[in-house]
Parts: sequence; C-alpha cells; structure tokens
Amino acid sequence: MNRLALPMIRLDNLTLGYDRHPAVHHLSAEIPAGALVAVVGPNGAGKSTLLKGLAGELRPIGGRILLPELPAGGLAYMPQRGEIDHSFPVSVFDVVAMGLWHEIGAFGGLSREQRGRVRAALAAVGMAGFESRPIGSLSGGQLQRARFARLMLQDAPLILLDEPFAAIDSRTVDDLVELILGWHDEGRTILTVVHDLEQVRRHFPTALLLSREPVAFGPTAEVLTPERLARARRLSEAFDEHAHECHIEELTVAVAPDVGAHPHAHDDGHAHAEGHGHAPARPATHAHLAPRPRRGLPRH
Ligand SMILES: Nc1ncnc2c1ncn2[C@@H]1O[C@H](COP(=O)(O)OP(=O)(O)OP(=O)(O)O)[C@@H](O)[C@H]1O
Repeated sequence: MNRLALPMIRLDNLTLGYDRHPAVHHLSAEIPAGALVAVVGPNGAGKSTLLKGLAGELRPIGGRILLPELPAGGLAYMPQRGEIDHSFPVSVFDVVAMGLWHEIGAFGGLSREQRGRVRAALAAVGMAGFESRPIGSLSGGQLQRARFARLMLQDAPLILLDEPFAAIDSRTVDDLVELILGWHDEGRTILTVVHDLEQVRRHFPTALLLSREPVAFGPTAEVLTPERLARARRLSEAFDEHAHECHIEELTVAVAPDVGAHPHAHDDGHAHAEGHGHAPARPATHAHLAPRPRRGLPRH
C-alpha cells in the first residue's frame, strides 16, 4: 500500500472553534499513516481544540477533516486528565476494561480471555496488582498509567493524546514515552500534545507548531527553530493584545511516513516537509477568521 497516496489524516483549510469563534484556523496538512507527531505551541494555541476536532467532539466551522484510512472505531482519544471525573467508586480493572467496549458493547460481560487481556494491559503499564483498587485512590502517575492501559485495549490505528505527560513524575513519563514509541513501531498514527520541547526533540520525529494558525509542520528539527518558536510566541501575544487582528497564513505540508523506525534513529529528519505555502483549498472569509475575544478584550 502506498501510504503517502492515502494519508491517515487530511486537513483541508480547517477552522475549528467555539460558538463560531475560531480557535484554530486555516490548517491544511496531510499526516501519513504511521506518523508520530508532537503538537506544540503556546497556551491557548488551539492544540486541544485540534485534537477535539479530530476526535469528532467539535464540528469544523470551516474546511474539512478527512480520515480516509481509518476503519470504523479506529480512533482512540485521551483528553486532558482534568476533563474526566475519576471520583466515582469504580475499580481500576473496570475502568481499564472500558477499553474493550468496542468488542463487548454497553452491557456485555467479559470472557475469561478478555479479562486476561485487561490484566495483561495493566501489567504492561506497570500496574499489576492494582486491579481491585478504586480508581479515585490512584496517584496522578498511576492514574495516567491506567488510562494508557485502557487506551492500549482499544487497539486503535489512530491515537490522539492530549498532554499525557502533564503533572506526572519523570519515571512515569519515561515509561509512557516508551509505550508511545512502541505503538509507533507497530505502525500506529499518533498525535500528542506536548509542552516540553526537549521531550519533543528527543522522541518525536515530526512536529506541528500551532499558534491558532499553523506556524510550521514537518521534521521536528526544522519546526522547533528559534525563529519559528519566536513567531509562534509573537502570534500568540498579538492575539492577546489585538483581538481584532487575524493572521492569515495557509500551510499545506505532506510528511513522509516514519513507520517502523525508532524515532531516536531518525532525529536527522526522516520525514520531509514538502509544499510549504501551497495555494489554499478555499479562500477564507473574514467571518471565519475573527479570533475569539478573551475576557476584557474588545469584541467585534
Ligand atoms: N469550551 C470552550 N469554549 C470556549 N472557548 C474555548 C473552549 N475551549 C477552549 N477555548 C478557547 O479556544 C482557544 C484554544 O484553546 P485550546 O485549549 O485548544 O488551546 P491549547 O493550545 O490546548 O492551550 P493549553 O496549552 O493552554 O492547554 C483558547 O482561547 C481557549 O480559551
């Protein structure tokens, strides 16, 4: 199969936002199957919004999201931790077993084999023996490990992770990074929001730098340059100070797949950016571009 011919994700002049106020705009990109992409950018850059759009939680205000390679039920999405209530009295086993919902349905019981897979997933994240603990009793790092075990059971070809390393200890971060790299080696397509740029440089072959609009997308070393990071900061600050301004820049990029190779092995830019600045798929209208005014900023 020619993976480049059919990308796992195609974003076509995509604009996403809330109450018709764009949070991400004019994003055109092709992400091939098997890519491991870090989504980076300043606070409020639209990183979580992009993942919500890809996960189907937000409908595009403009443009399109195409997932031509994705089978039904083939997407696993892990939102930020704060967006989930883990206070209800349910066991770690039951929470992780939810990763099998696509096999068992809402009311199905687990077979012996499926129970074994739940235990194996917990063991794979270093949580063997925690099966009967209430989910609310776990530490932040343990909870994140359990969430990874649940995700693992979904066995999805496309995985979206929103800040999976936020506020957890460094040993857990290292273990979770290893799990992600293992999924990458298996050929899954993975987009992860990451704040720590050193982590991105070390482990992620491809990066998408967002500041409400795309700033750069391609091999990590070419994306995380001082100039591009400064531009992302400037755009973010300009948005804060002048809510009525809109920076229009289209970016269409195709990245070569990095399936199978360990990211450490191709820090030299195994993936190649192409076609920067291609013509937009569709002209933008200003109605699509007005940034969302923040509290205290002028509305327009
Ligand atoms: N539910 C919502 N309703 C209205 N506006 C929202 C909502 N969620 C996010 N926004 C706004 O959309 C913009 C992008 O937010 P988003 O959470 O996608 O950014 P982010 O890059 O993930 O930020 P951070 O790094 O701080 O998590 C921000 O201005 C934010 O205030």
